[in-house]
Amino acid sequence: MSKIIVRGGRTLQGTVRVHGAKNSVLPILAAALLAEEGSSVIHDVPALDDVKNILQVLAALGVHAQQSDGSVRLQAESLISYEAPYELVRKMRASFLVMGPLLARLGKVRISLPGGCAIGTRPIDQHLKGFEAMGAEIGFGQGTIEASVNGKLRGARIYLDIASVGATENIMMAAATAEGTTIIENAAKEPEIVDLANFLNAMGAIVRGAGTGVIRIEGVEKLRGVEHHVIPDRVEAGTYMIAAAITGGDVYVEGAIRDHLGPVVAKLEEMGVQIECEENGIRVIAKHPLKAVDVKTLPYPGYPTDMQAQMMALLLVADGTSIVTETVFENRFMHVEELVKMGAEIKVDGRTAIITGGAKLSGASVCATDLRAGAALICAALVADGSTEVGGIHHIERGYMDLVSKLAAIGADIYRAPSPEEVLEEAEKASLQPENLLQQLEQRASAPAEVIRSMKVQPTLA
Ligand SMILES: CC(=O)N[C@H]1[C@@H](OP(=O)(O)OP(=O)(O)OC[C@H]2O[C@@H](n3ccc(=O)[nH]c3=O)[C@H](O)[C@@H]2O)O[C@H](CO)[C@@H](O)[C@@H]1O
Ligand SMILES: C=C(OP(=O)(O)O)C(=O)O
Repeated sequence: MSKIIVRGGRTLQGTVRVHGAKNSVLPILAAALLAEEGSSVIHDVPALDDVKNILQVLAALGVHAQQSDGSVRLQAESLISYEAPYELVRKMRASFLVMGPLLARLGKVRISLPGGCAIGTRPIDQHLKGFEAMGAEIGFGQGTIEASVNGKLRGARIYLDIASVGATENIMMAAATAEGTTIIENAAKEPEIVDLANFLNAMGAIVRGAGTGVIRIEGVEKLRGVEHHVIPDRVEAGTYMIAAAITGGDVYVEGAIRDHLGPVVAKLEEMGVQIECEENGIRVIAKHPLKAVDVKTLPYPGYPTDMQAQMMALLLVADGTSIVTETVFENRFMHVEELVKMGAEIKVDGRTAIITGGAKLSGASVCATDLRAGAALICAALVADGSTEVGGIHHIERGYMDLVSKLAAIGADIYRAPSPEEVLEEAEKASLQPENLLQQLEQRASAPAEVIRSMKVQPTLA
């Protein structure tokens, strides 16, 4: 198993640059399915496993994609399938976002039920309610959903019981070329919704009100491919802000947008962290001790659930007791058990966690149970005594591009130790003996040899 190894105790200093937002690029790539003519060119596309995965889904549907240097050109003029393959959809929930565009383009779609994941059951009833209101007939097979519409989707007034990000996006995409007007009430207001609406509007759609609770979409005949730059990732930015604060560091997070990070900035300031917002980024300067604060996750513009685990890690070094309440997902405290292994004092009662700051953190062998849980473990490891080995890093690599090299560049003592399988695979690709590849990895400082060897690569190679 590959691992990230962190030796705690370094103060982070310098500049770290944020990539394009995972949660924007995934719906935008799905929306590229709607372009009946021309190519879409998407810029600032992060090299993430989730992006690779949605591009594979699009390829199976007949979209030609060419990637170069952080951009992707997509040609979706002739689709060849209405079926999103099970083995790809099951890997990533966001692949469900192709349902709206496929219904709009082909009037038909077959897709696996995305199922739950570590953070909660994550139903899709609000997506389906929207499609049904627009005239789609929905049937359930063995683990699959099949939907079709007689003719074109029709505009409708849709009230979401929950301001779901994914349902708002899926319905917006389906409505873009529907007959008549669609109104989404209690729509999600996240910046990623606005980014998607901007992309759709550039393609020729008429979407108004994105970023507010009511979105109005006038259906148009067809959409064309256009160029688009994805917004910076506010969760990645927030994670580096917390990494800086936890180490008592001074870090400029280039690309971070203050308006997208309001509640994170507010909570850091309440704790006593100095925040300087500049035109193209945010500087975080922290001097310990920090004050304990209470945090409650809410849909945007409330405090983001995707920043809850990292904030909990920061509260471990604050003076006093903090309370964190998770209201968006029912099971998003999986990181607690792992943080406790590192010496954290946290008690969970239902959707509330009580954190007693100031406990001494020590390096341990821990496992990322989901993406942001993994980020929280890395943050805690930065200040723990000794060495922490974080497993389950495929979760982290789903959402953080170059996390290890970015943190190393601002002073963290952090390495990615590849799994024996990865070493063998890479050696084969490069036509190298595994031993020589190990030497190269060491030279690249991706992991010191003792770390690689301690991971039992050696016996596998023998
Ligand atoms: C790819 C992407 O953008 N992922 C983000 C998106 O996920 P996602 O779009 O899946 O999250 P939603 O906003 O849909 O989910 C919010 C809540 O609504 C519930 N729900 C959702 C849909 C539905 O039909 N029925 C229902 O009950 C969910 O179980 C959850 O409790 O928003 C979440 C909430 O900010 C973030 O944590 C994820 O990082
Ligand atoms: C929960 C997240 O993502 P996803 O919806 O892709 O699982 C996240 O980004 O923290």
